Amino acid sequence: MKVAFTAPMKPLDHPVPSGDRTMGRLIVRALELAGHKVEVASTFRSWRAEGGEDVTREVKKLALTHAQEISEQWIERGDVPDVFLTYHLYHKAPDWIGPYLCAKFNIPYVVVEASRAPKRQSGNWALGFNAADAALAQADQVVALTNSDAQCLSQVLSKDVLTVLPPFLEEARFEISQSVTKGSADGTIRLLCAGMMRAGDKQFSYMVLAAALKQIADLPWRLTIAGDGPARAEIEPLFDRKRTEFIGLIPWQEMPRLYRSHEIFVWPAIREAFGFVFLEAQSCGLPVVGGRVFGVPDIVEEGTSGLLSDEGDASALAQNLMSLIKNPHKRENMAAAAVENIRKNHSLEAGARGLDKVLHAALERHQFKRKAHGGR
Ligand SMILES: CC(=O)N[C@H]1[C@@H](OP(=O)(O)OP(=O)(O)OC[C@H]2O[C@@H](n3ccc(=O)[nH]c3=O)[C@H](O)[C@@H]2O)O[C@H](CO)[C@@H](O)[C@@H]1O
Ligand SMILES: O=P([O-])([O-])O[C@@H]1[C@@H](O)[C@H](O)[C@@H](O)[C@H](O)[C@@H]1O
Repeated sequence: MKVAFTAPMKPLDHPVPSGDRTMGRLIVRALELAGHKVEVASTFRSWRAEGGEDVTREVKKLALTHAQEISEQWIERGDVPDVFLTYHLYHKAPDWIGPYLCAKFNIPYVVVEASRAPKRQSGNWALGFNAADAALAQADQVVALTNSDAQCLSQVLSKDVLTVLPPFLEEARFEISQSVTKGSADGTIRLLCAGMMRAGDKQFSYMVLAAALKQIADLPWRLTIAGDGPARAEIEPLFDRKRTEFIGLIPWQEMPRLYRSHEIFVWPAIREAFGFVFLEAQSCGLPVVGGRVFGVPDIVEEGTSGLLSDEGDASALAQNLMSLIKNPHKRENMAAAAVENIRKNHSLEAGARGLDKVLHAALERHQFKRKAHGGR
């Protein structure tokens, strides 16, 4: 099929790395692997940090003007895609372009990764929330990447429209390797964490991590922190500089090498949707220590490929780190299980199969709806 694609939260060519940029790119790769032809129909970004009626109305106006331009291009070239797919839809990043074009050209509409927080129904995000809901109502298929998202979405979507598809990655890029957990010559365990230094949830994760590490100061660890951002000046002083290395923003292509040169990946995951870094770390053969938050338990096999603790509980995070730092066998077993988890449950091939099914289901449902409305 010819698939028109857009990612209103963040276009795929955005310069700052993020989990949604990574996931968006992988969705395109998976669709191509399944034999579909993907065209980025729009790089329009509807995401705004702050809501409010005026802001949302303005974004909607810009989005619809842009949608009309795309429509004219499609008419002029005489070629209309078979399906429109929007990646990552929620109140801060609603989609007006997909729904407009799908209605105008009578093509199926698919949404991958939608989240829905009913508490945003009123207040500053109300217009964005309603626009996201309207898009969901029009969608022929919606994919949730986590069970937690699916649960919220099931309040407004029927079973035949909603699919849970575990997030996936391209193992070839991350070069699955079993040969980690060797430790450094002096027995120091190398911990890695990777998170952009944004104020809010990311900064809270850094605060919890720093508090946990203070509780295990007597153990032989060193920490590497990858990531950068506006909150760096507040984050750096939280950590013991003598045993922490801030390596700044690492280009995404270099992340595999970084994961593979460490023994344990740690991230408290405050309010993470699922944390793409947990997938990447596991695929590189690292056991992970993290927070039991939203979709994280979907992608980390708790007790098998990693250890999870309650959100924000620094002492429990410290205990989990301690048990892995002290126990090389446990690290080794979990490292092997991590690789296996990704191979079995989160491969690009599995993503390609899942998305292919979803596209066909969308087409079928759309045709059924057309017939039901007397069309052909
Ligand atoms: C707070 C929150 O809800 N975050 C979500 C957000 O991603 P968010 O960008 O916040 O976080 P993620 O951990 O998912 O992804 C970070 C990405 O940035 C890359 N990186 C990081 C540091 C660096 O120096 N260089 C670099 O390339 C990592 O390799 C990874 O690919 O959307 C993702 C997809 O829905 C979810 O998994 C996250 O849970
Ligand atoms: O926009 P924001 O408030 O920082 O947080 C967002 C969550 O509200 C949303 O549910 C999730 O899907 C996004 O990836 C992002 O994490």
